[in-house]
Amino acid sequence: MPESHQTLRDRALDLIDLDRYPIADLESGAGAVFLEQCQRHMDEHGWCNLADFLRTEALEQLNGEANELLPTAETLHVKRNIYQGAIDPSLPDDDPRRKEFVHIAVQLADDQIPVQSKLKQLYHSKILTEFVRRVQRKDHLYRCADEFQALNVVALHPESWHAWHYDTTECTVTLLLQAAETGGEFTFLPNSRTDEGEDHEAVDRLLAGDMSHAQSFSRGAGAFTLFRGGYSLHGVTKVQGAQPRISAIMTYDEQPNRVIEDDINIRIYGKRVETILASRNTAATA
Ligand SMILES: O=C(O)CCC(=O)C(=O)O
Ligand SMILES: [Fe+2]
Repeated sequence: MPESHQTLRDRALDLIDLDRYPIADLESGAGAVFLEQCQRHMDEHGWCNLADFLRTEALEQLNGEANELLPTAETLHVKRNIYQGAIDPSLPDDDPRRKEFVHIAVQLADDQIPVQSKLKQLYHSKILTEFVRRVQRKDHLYRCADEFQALNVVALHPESWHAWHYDTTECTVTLLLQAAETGGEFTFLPNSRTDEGEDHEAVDRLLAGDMSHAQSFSRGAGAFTLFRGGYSLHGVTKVQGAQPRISAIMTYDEQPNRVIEDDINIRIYGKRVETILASRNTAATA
């Protein structure tokens, strides 16, 4: 291969099990067949799960990075309703869809993950973004441009869950880096809302604790799961056992410069982000 190609090579490709998941060429041969399978699954079920997406050593490296960085992360007490704030004002006060849920997560925001990390190398891969775009059948799809939300690492310690919510960006990928010993199941209602409305019956059932109609499947470390997080109510059940469950959350949006409202970011990330934004606003008005 000429040297120019070597240097241009997308380094994330070294992390992915390309024999099993040939995402480097989606136009022909095995890649095209694979893409079609993913698209079909996404159309029929609203999600697409790729087990052992990373090569074994790569998964170890990424999980190693996450474990090294997590001691610098804050423990967030996130209190929010499922819409991350935006409640339909016509709902009665006691409606479950007004309810605020709290969960505790040790979480690294995008600005706390070094650019040179393999986690970011994977997320910043043009080829991977293109693969996600094609599976989600979008004309345009970009990595979220928000300085805090774009890529996150979320650790749920034993006894913690991740409260039910819709994401603020439409297309999300969750990559499990370290599975819980038991529990910690990613659970969701695929496409529970559209731009026109919401399946209130399904949503209320889940909010009342009935998971019998929700989607969940076994995911080992290395599982790469695509779904429409902005339109599919989701969360993670209580983690049990001795070790934390760690996942990388990669977010995408149809808008190239999508940033998230300050109040939503403050609600999620708390004081640290509030201070950053406040000092910036002070500097701007000084
Ligand atoms: O950890 C997961 O698998 C999902 C987390 C999630 O939904 C989020 O961070 O928005
Ligand atoms: Fe989410």
